[in-house]
Amino acid sequence: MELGKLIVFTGPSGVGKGTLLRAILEKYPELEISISATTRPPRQGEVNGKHYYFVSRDKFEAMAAAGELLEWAEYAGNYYGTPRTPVEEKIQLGKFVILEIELVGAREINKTFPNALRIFVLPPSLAELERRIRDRAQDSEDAIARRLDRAKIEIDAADEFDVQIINDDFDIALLNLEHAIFSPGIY
Ligand SMILES: Nc1ncnc2c1ncn2[C@@H]1O[C@H](COP(=O)(O)OP(=O)(O)OP(=O)(O)O)[C@@H](O)[C@H]1O
Ligand SMILES: Nc1nc2c(ncn2[C@@H]2O[C@H](COP(=O)(O)O)[C@@H](O)[C@H]2O)c(=O)[nH]1
Repeated sequence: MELGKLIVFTGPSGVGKGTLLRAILEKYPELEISISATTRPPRQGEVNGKHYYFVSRDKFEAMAAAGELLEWAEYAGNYYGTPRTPVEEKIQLGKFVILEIELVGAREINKTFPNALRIFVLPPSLAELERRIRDRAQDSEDAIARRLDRAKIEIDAADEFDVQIINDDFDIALLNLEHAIFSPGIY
């Protein structure tokens, strides 16, 4: 079915995935970022249908059971999943579609889209990752602890991905992301 390109964008919570994607979208507005469904409550400023589709657990489970999700996973106590139809339609139209998803979902996508470009974003250190999560001031102490535990497992899996980008200097990381998406041959 491949006409466009599916790009899986993974990395521990707080590493800067969302910030990098917002920046690359500004430069390349033709890129498509998939909007996930989640049972997590919205953070301050998050808008339903723009940042996520915020749904109940019952609704999420019904979507998964009906095969409406391309992949899904439980992460830090909430469900997250990629609505299937918009992604498949955009790929059919030749678009580049980016999924910002965690490790379990990324592995699931390997099975359905083996040709997807898989990018992993790394922090310069775990201490800096924790600083970024805390500075964001959006998560409870319990959520921060769960995210940091999960971060170690995810970082250990970075080599499974086609490209690894260290998000230390933001502009360099952005340049590397741009190269990975548009000049994949150089990696
Ligand atoms: N290169 C960088 N240097 C310093 N701070 C950064 C850098 N990149 C991003 N940040 C900051 O780190 C924080 C976390 O970034 P962001 O929310 O984009 O992470 P994320 O990976 O999308 O997290 P999540 O998966 O939890 O949504 C933000 O406050 C952001 O401004
Ligand atoms: N497997 C999936 N993971 C997803 C999806 N949408 C987001 N995510 C990942 O969840 C964590 C936590 O996100 P947060 O917004 O609560 O900080 C993060 O790693 C996201 O990349 C999805 O559809 N499927």
